[in-house]
Amino acid sequence: MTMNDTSTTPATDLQTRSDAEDYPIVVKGLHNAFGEYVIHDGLDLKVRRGEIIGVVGGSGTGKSVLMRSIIGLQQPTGGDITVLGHRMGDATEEDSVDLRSRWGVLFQGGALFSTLTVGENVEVPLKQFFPEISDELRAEIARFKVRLSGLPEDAAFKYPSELSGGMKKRAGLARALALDPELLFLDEPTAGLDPIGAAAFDTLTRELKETLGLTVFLITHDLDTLYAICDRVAVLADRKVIAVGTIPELLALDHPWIQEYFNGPRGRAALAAKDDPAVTPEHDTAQAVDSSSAPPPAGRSMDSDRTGA
Ligand SMILES: Nc1ncnc2c1ncn2[C@@H]1O[C@H](COP(=O)(O)OP(=O)(O)OP(=O)(O)O)[C@@H](O)[C@H]1O
Repeated sequence: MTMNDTSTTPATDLQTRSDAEDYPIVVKGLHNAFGEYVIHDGLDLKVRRGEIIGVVGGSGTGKSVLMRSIIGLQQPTGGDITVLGHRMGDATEEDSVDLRSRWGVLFQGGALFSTLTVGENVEVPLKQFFPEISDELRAEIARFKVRLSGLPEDAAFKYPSELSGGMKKRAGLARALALDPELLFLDEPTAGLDPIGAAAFDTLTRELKETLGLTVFLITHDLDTLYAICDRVAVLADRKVIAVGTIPELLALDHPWIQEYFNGPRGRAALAAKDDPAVTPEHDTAQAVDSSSAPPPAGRSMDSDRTGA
């Protein structure tokens, strides 16, 4: 914005713009219900630009419904959601297209098209939002995103059925990064990964956030992920975000679910692992995702469900 713009812009607009700059996601008074079943009631959350915010809560507390509401896949029954300065309810078709090109989403399970190669999967959003790009350039961008996600370049020519679970997650991540998004939504990205693959994925997420300047909204049950890479954690319970802060800030709260979650045996193990210098994750490699025969990083449990709750 130029100085001239500033001098002629009403104060309220400036406030909104500054909020959008500092908080790319603002949720106020969110209400979601399926029939009589109320999932959210007066839920508030502000996500800071450039942070990785972990979203936790017991099963069925509405973490995925919250994410779906933010990205416009779920029509809330009440409240306001503002993403990158656009109020979701008021967004025009043009705004929606603009917004969808500024975020990337990794759904649980990767949600890849099984009949397309990994490279072709990554090309889908490029084709949709930038049809003017030549076939050659589009394929080159897709191969770059595949490598950026820690996969070997030849993975671009493979079908999802030829990939391990960890590689599928990375392929989904490559597609989420296709449009150079500002916001990245990750729904349980380490669920189902072996401990080494999960640690490598955490490291990759942190590195991408830092190098690409992403803001990351990360739903997880994985306590190791929370300790390793999240700047703040939002806790969903009682149909609201009951607390948001760093883990030490949350630990200071006297809420039974928070205490049980972070101070239970798994929470203490994750904390011990974080404080152990031997545990710092190795630089991530595609191979590490599949190294199921190697021992897990210290502190990473071998439990198959990796659920911290
Ligand atoms: N389209 C829908 N129709 C009816 N109920 C739904 C719908 N989507 C979600 N729900 C219900 O809303 C509740 C919250 O679901 P959601 O998937 O957001 O939970 P979650 O916190 O992400 O759970 P988990 O940790 O188990 O993945 C659940 O009880 C779910 O059954």
